[in-house]
Amino acid sequence: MRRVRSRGLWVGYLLMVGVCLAAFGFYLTEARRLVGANYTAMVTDLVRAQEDPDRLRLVLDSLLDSPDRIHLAQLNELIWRIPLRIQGLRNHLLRSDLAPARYTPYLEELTYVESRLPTLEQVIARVGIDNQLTPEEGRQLRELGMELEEALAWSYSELNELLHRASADQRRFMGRLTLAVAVLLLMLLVAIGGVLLMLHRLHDQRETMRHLSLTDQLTGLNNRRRLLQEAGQAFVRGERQGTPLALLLLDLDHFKQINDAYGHPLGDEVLIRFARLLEACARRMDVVARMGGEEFAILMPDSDIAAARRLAERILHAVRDMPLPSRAHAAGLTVSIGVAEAGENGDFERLYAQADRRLYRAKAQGRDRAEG
Ligand SMILES: Nc1nc2c(ncn2[C@@H]2O[C@H](COP(=O)(O)OP(=O)(O)OP(=O)(O)O)[C@@H](O)[C@H]2O)c(=O)[nH]1
Repeated sequence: MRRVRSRGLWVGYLLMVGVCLAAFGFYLTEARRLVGANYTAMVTDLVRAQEDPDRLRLVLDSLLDSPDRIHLAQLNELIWRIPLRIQGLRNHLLRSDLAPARYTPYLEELTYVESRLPTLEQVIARVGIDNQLTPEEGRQLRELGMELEEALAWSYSELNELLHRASADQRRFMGRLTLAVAVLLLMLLVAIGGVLLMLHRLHDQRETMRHLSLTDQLTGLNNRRRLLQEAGQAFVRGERQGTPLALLLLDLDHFKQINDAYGHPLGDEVLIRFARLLEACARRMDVVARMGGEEFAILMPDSDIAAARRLAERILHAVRDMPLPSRAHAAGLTVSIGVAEAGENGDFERLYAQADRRLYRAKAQGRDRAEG
């Protein structure tokens, strides 16, 4: 259950990494789109407008050469178009995030151009009456044309420069912002990953502690506490399902002599071998435990006394044939066993006491036997 929860945490974390990456991808795309969009329209209009001063000079030159209807019409069209372009640029600039101080001088110059256009209009209106240019009108047209062309060319070129600089600043800023967002995101993911890793380690440590607290250190078998836990659950299951439950209590015979004759470490080795033998003889569903010293127990769920006796007999034979560590080769090892089955409405204490009494009887009757 806990493993599932821990796996769920990791799956959740990976999902979050995915969501963060998707969000970051979306942010990058949007940032690129917005950075480009803000100035692109303005630059496009400005590039178009920059054609106007050249066109004005060309048309005026042609008009001064031959003041015919075509050139007059071209000039009229320019006089109509130039204010529209200026107004368009003015709107763009006022809506932009540029500081007004940066573009105001150029806008003022363009406003001046707008204010001079009616004068130009009046002069060509006079010319249009008879398609004739007096020397005075010619001089006026030339001077006014040059003045407007220079003012337009200068303003547009300075604005163009300004937009390029602003666009470059914006790109640099977005670059830094993107880097900051990426670093923050990474830090967030690393921090969350670290916390998850810590939780995972804590969980593992708790599992290890729990395992150790329920395990006999020498043999690796379940300890008394674990057997009691398992017995409690087995009684509940047995009662619910109406199945029998048996217990074997096993005590090595004259184990003290082995310790005394060959030393405590060899005695430990014998205990470990005996533990492995019990595990080999019992079923997977049986709970094999070391109760302490040289006393062991096997809890047999779903088993009656006959099955427990059969297991006890198998163990008696196996122990007699169990090879002992080389120095104790000559010594024989036997075990006494008390066998009991839980009665109706019984509890583990009663079952244990009965098995213990029978173990005592087996000892009293000469050892190397099972009673029950
Ligand atoms: N090597 C080793 N010996 C242990 C351990 N725990 C208990 N013993 C020894 O087990 C022996 C038990 O001795 P007794 O209670 O007299 O029992 P016994 O000699 O087996 O005699 P019976 O049970 O009457 O057949 C003692 O010598 C304990 O020191 C252990 O973890 N390792």
